[in-house]
Amino acid sequence: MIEVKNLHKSFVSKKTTVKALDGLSFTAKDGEITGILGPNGAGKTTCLRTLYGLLKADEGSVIVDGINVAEDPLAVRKSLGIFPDKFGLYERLTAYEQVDYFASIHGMHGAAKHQAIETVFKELEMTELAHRRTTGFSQGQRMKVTLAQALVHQPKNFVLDEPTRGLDVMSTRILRNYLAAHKEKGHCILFSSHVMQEVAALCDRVIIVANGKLAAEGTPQELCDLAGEKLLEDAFVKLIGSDEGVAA
Ligand SMILES: Nc1ncnc2c1ncn2[C@@H]1O[C@H](COP(=O)(O)OP(=O)(O)OP(=O)(O)O)[C@@H](O)[C@H]1O
Repeated sequence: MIEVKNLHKSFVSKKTTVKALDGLSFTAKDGEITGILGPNGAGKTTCLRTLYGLLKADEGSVIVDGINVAEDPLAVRKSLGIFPDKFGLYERLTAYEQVDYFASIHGMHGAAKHQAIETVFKELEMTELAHRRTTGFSQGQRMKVTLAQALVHQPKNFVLDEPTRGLDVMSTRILRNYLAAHKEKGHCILFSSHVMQEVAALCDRVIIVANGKLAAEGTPQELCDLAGEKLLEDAFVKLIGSDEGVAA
């Protein structure tokens, strides 16, 4: 379970201060898929980066399975599968070697590690990429390798920043099925997205963030009901554009 409590984060440059997070709070529960939706610049990536310890909050806290990220980031990292907004691959390694490297970092070894790598390649349907060097990989192939390295250790909690960007329809469906299967096994899955259809189809709860704050939260249906709209996209526009019926 991931609890985000009253997060504040500002970025100060020479002349300006940008308040990226302004008291954001929400909870992502085990056995559920929680989606973060928000317009460009709303604070989604800043929230996720704070959550996995890459940024330090000015105020507030993130608690993962009872552990405060600021107090014990390494312990929290063990239970997180992180798919970040920016990533790079070791171009000299094959996809298998890349995922193997991350599995080793997570303390896996021997037959169990080999089995875990085989499983994640199979589940993400990327076996044919395993023994190719990643140099020259397409955007979608890079995404898949990065997802595999994030999830190979079967983390309890998944934190994914726009995980379907650049994926084709088939790959998106594979990932959706993968997330849905892991939710059923009790994993806590938190991801940000701009794709309404995906969020509506996949998420048990949706967190709508605007201007670094919680604008509204609920099931996709609850958000539609709250906004008096049939489609999540229309509800989203209404909820971020008006204070009426907005929770925060
Ligand atoms: N390192 C940084 N330095 C300065 N400003 C930053 C930095 N990171 C984020 N910001 C600013 O903080 C605000 C929130 O950015 P963030 O990337 O969290 O938004 P987002 O919701 O993920 O947006 P998008 O949907 O466009 O990816 C924006 O105004 C952004 O310009």
